[in-house]
Parts: sequence; structure tokens; C-alpha cells
Amino acid sequence: MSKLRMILFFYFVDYQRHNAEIAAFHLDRILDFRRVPPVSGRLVNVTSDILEVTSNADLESVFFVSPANNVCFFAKCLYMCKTEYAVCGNPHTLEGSLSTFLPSLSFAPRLSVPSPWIRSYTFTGKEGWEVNTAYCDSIKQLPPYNNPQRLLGVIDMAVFDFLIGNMDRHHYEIFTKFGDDGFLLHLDNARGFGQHSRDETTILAPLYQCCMLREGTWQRLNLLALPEYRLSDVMGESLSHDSLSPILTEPHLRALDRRLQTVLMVVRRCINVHGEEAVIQKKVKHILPITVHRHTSTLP
Ligand SMILES: Nc1ncnc2c1ncn2[C@@H]1O[C@H](COP(=O)(O)OP(=O)(O)OP(=O)(O)O)[C@@H](O)[C@H]1O
Ligand SMILES: [Mn+2]
Repeated sequence: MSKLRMILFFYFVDYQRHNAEIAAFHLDRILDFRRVPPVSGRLVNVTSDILEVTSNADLESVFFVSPANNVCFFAKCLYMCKTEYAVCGNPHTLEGSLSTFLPSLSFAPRLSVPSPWIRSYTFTGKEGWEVNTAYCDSIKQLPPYNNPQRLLGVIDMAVFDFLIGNMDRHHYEIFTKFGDDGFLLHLDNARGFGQHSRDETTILAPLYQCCMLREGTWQRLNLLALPEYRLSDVMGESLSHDSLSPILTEPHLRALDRRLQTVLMVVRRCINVHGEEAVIQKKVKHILPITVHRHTSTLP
């Protein structure tokens, strides 16, 4: 397969996988990020659970019966949404993932922010991070990334995406309620867990270009590299509780251990160059303003 085909495969044709959404939720929790709303596997009857109960004409209109007599439906969107990409029951049942729906945008507003390490989605263009080795220095000057917490959130997300092999993190979302200190939501993980034999190290660009990592993340990653807490074992155990288990094949589980070693190696290299102080970022404690009560005492 040529390079071009590879890129084409990853960005435009790669299917979205329900098991990737499930596995990503479990991994995010094991990494102690807790930034993916809970996801679980479900066997859905597309006819009785969706078609027969919906009152939405748009949704009804995308259902059809395939030549093999399976009930299918496709999505309506600006691109990539055609009957060729339909999903079909067998003839009615279909495996899917169910994600906890976040509170409405009017109740809990959130922003969609383009990733500073977005990939070029054209064949001619190159993004800043791909050509400029000092890219992180310029990002650090710009709001909101001049707040280190925001940048550290982007770096955590890069570690997460590298482990699942997700090259499609074009945007991330953030609740506005928490201001600049808000956490990044890890939504839309369906393009993870594609090829277990391929490690796309450029997904780690925010980590190796900025050479910073939260101390908590560093500790957790080291813990999951110990034989008694091996990431693949903890993941396998966690995923075994899903009703669609098994969710990941053995090679995908083993790929997690291998990629974890790569992350640790990248951080160690940063530490060798810049020193631990500069790389491993300690949690900033919010110092509460202390009110000093002055007692006017009458001196003898
Ligand atoms: N658990 C959730 N609760 C509420 N809204 C969600 C949830 N997950 C995703 N969304 C919203 O649904 C929209 C589409 O989700 P998602 O990005 O997963 O789909 P997509 O088909 O991959 O879209 P895109 O092509 O833009 O990447 C997003 O705007 C996102 O904010
Ligand atoms: Mn997407």
C-alpha cells in the first residue's frame, strides 16, 4: 500500500468502530483521566429499538432493506455519508456502543477547539507542528496555551491518542464553566484501535515537542508498566465486564504495552535533556487567600 493510500485509508475511509469507543472509555478510566463519558456495548434491534419507536422523519428516511434482506440505515452529513457506508442488522440485531449523553449545551455549555496539533487533512498542506521544530515554544505564548494546565491537557490527550492509535483528533471539547482550568473531554474515539501492528509516533508530537507531562500521568503510566499492574492485563480485566466482551483481540491488548513503553521512553529522553524538574509538572496547589483578623487589643 502506498503512503498516499495509507493516509487516505486513515483519514477518510477508515471505519468508525464501536469497540474502539468502548475500549477507549475503559483505557481513559484506567489512566485515571476520566474524560470520556461512560460507554458500554449493546446489542441493538435496529427495527424495534430505533425504526419503530422514532418519530423523527429524517431518521426514518435513512432506513432501507438490503438485497440480503437485512435492515440497514446510513447517516446524513456533509461528507462520507452514503448508503455504501450503511450499517446493517442481521437481519435486525446489530452490535453498537452506547455513550452516556452529556447534559445539553444550554445547561452545560462547551466549546469545540481545533487541536493545535491538527493533521493536514489535504494532500498538499503541512501544519505548523510538522515543519517547525520550535512549534511548542510559539504555542506556549498563545492563549489558552499560555496556561500550562491547558497545554498539559493537550499532552495527556496525545498520550491517550497514541495508545489507542487515533490520528483523527481534529478538535477537542471543553466545558466553559470551569474557565481556563477546565479539562479536555476525550470524545469521539471511534477511529482508535485500527491497526495493532502500527505505532504512529507523530501522535506524540505534543509530548516530544513540549517535553512536559503532568506528574500524575507520569506516575500512572509507570504503574501500568509494572508486571503486577500491566496495562494489557488491567484493560483485559476491565473489558471482560462489558456485555459484548471480548472487545479487543490479544494483539490490540499487547500493542498497548508496547506503546506504553514508547511513551515512557520519550519522557525519559526529555528528562535526560531538560531535567526532571522541567519535564514532570507538579500539580499546582491553589493557595487560598488567607484573611488575617486583626484583634485590636488594648495593651497594658
Ligand atoms: N456523549 C456525548 N454526549 C453528547 N454529545 C456528544 C457525545 N459524544 C459526542 N457528542 C457530540 O456529537 C457530535 C459528533 O460526535 P463525534 O465527533 O463522535 O462524531 P463524528 O461522526 O466522528 O464527527 P466528526 O466527523 O466531526 O469527527 C460532536 O459535536 C459532539 O459534541
Ligand atoms: Mn470523528
